[in-house]
Amino acid sequence: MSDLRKIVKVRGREISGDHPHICVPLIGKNKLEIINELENVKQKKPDLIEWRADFFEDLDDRLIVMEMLSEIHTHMPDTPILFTIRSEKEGGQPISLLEEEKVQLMAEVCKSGKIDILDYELINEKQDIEFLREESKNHDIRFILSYHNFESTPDYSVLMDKYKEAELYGADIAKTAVMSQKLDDVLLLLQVTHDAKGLVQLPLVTMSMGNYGSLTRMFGFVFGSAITFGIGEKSSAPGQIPIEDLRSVIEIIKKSM
Ligand SMILES: O=C1C[C@@](O)(C(=O)O)C[C@@H](O)[C@@H]1O
Repeated sequence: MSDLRKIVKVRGREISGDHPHICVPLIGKNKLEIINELENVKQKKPDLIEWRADFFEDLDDRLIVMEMLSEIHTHMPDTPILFTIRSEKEGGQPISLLEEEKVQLMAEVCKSGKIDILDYELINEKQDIEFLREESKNHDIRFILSYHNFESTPDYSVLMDKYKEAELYGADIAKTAVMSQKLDDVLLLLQVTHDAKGLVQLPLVTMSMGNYGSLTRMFGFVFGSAITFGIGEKSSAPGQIPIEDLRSVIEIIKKSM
């Protein structure tokens, strides 16, 4: 099957399975904890950092959020920032903001120019997805539409439909993170990732969570997953492995292929 995927760049670097980006999440609940994480993480030189802002206790204070983003940028000026407020429904932390306040905050974060990529979930309201797609585009921010399932791996067609839906919304990247209960789940995730190359045009980020799923974090790029999440300081999902290990495995695989 021929590869249809479009080229998407973040700060001039192509997001594709040929050069998988290693992304490290920051999950501190306040400024001090995040700065501690940053101090450790920056020595490990990830390709991307994800601020999982749903963990942040001052998420309802726009000014403090903006200050925190500037702080992250100051600590790691050369590393692109992915901004995520993961919803509780999809495995995130409980937050005090209503959905409309959260969407407004995300739009302001786009306007601030302090992030490079925004993540929002496909389960959200169509009008919110379309609004954030527009806002991110207007400010040259890449837009990820994502789907998470912390219980199981859904059927092949459910996963493939997520990528197609993200494409219809005009996302830049589609992402699915699903739990593996058995090795067959890993095979299914890799198969759908591989096949999607010929059916959707946008780059994919796919992973299985859990112990078996950690395999996909190491070699999912061979099948077309463009970003893999690893531990810099603390893990944000089951089955993530330390960035040092991820980097070594990826290098070995790339050398041997
Ligand atoms: O969506 C993802 C992927 C993830 O859930 C994982 O399984 O590595 C980790 C999250 O921090 C991130 O937002």
